[in-house]
Amino acid sequence: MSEYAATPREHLARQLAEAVAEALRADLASQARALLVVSGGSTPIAFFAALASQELAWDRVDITLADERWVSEEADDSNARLVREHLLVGKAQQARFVPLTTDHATPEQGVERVTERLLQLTWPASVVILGMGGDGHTASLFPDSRELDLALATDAPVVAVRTPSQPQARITLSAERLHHALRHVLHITGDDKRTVLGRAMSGDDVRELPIRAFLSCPLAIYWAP
Ligand SMILES: O=C(O)[C@H](O)[C@@H](O)[C@H](O)[C@H](O)COP(=O)(O)O
Repeated sequence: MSEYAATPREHLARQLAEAVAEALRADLASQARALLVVSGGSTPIAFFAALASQELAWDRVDITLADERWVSEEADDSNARLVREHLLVGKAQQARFVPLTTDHATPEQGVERVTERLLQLTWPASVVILGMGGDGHTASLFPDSRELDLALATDAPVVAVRTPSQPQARITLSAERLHHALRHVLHITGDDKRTVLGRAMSGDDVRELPIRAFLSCPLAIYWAP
């Protein structure tokens, strides 16, 4: 498809990919390795494809997730699977992916192993890319997560979360760990999310709309209709 035929969402994905690649290149000029934290869901797919074709020293890039469902990597709703299929392709195949799941039966049992993995990475991350749901959640910081207060307050890197509105148990980077980055991006599309973001910006209660925990990171907002 020519550049002029691309949709606003495709343009947005390409612009975000260029900005993230530039950030990684800049950090790799002075660091041995650089860390990229991405979100799952449907929004990032076009961005992953655009980023995968960027020229950079991918063999010095680590990629992990903001959060994950506690499912096998083969499951349709696995964020790891999404990353492997859409981002770890082409030039980006050489990046090292660090998943947030283990063979343990529950995320509570897996937290320690995942913590060890994450602490070996290069912090602060170069870029943390957040998504957002219609309920104002980001990563797996949902308004109805039982562990929301813990995930907002702890200095542990990851938290196992149980969320009545969600079918699966999850594991999420804590707010503190998600803050531990040189750059933060919110990547969202559609009028509904723009409305939610507007609400988030006009109030302070983080438990009501957890995205509020990141509004002053500063946060670069990539939005398209
Ligand atoms: O689903 C996930 O893995 C993430 O936990 C979640 O925070 C996501 O970024 C938002 O739910 C937006 O998802 P969509 O892009 O599918 O709207």
